[in-house]
Amino acid sequence: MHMQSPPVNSLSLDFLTELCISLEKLEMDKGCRGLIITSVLSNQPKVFSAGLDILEMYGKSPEHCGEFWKVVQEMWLKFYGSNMGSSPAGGCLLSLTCDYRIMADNPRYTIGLNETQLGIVAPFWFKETMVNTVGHRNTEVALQLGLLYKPAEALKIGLVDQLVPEDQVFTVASQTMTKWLTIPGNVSVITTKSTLNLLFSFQLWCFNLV
Ligand SMILES: CCC/C=C/C(=O)SCCNC(=O)CCNC(=O)[C@H](O)C(C)(C)COP(=O)([O-])OP(=O)([O-])OC[C@H]1O[C@@H](n2cnc3c(N)ncnc32)[C@H](O)[C@@H]1OP(=O)([O-])[O-]
Repeated sequence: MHMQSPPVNSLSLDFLTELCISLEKLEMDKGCRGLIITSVLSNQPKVFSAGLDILEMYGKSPEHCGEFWKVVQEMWLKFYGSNMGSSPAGGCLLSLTCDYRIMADNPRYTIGLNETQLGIVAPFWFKETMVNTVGHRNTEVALQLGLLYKPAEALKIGLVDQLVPEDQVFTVASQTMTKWLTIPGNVSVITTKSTLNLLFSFQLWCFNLV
């Protein structure tokens, strides 16, 4: 899936809605067993996603905000695989929801949950997804300081799984996907993935009841 929402693939309500509809269609497609998500911005190929569209969080009606947050949670529930350049905040969440993260090895790119740097709080499901990926202590430091990690640092704490030269990101992502798809039986993989996310999905469901 190619993301192309200039200038920086910020995650607006419209963009996220389209993303979730596309994912639902793929889920229903029995021929689809995996997804590589990447950015193909013509003017900005180096940005994976700038995160949530800040303009969606300011001066909007409560109804609009409700719709926006619902679709942000939908996005968390659905993802599978990724490759990327810069991924701050919601862009980092988008990649954290994937099973495997391949990042272009260029020190100009960064990834992380930098919400505190913006004076906002990363919602609990952002935080939990980070804890599940890099552990509690790394998350504690990263979220309080709103750290954005360069590729080598991100690899060191396990925020990304692999660094590759910029021009090889998609090739390596395709090779990795091919390897993952050699695991026999969709059902065992899907059930394992659901089990890993079970507690967290339940927490999110309870959160929405409150
Ligand atoms: C509370 C819940 C948790 C919150 C989660 C979040 O995700 S919060 C989000 C946290 N996200 C961040 O903190 C990301 C902040 N952004 C960045 O770090 C950088 O923009 C970059 C690294 C993504 C690209 O760097 P670069 O030098 O290649 O590009 P550039 O910097 O020149 O930007 C180009 C244009 O895009 C615009 N725009 C950018 N981001 C957003 C956005 N999120 N939204 C809307 N617009 C955005 C920017 O204003 C500019 O518009 P202009 O002036 O042309 O009309």
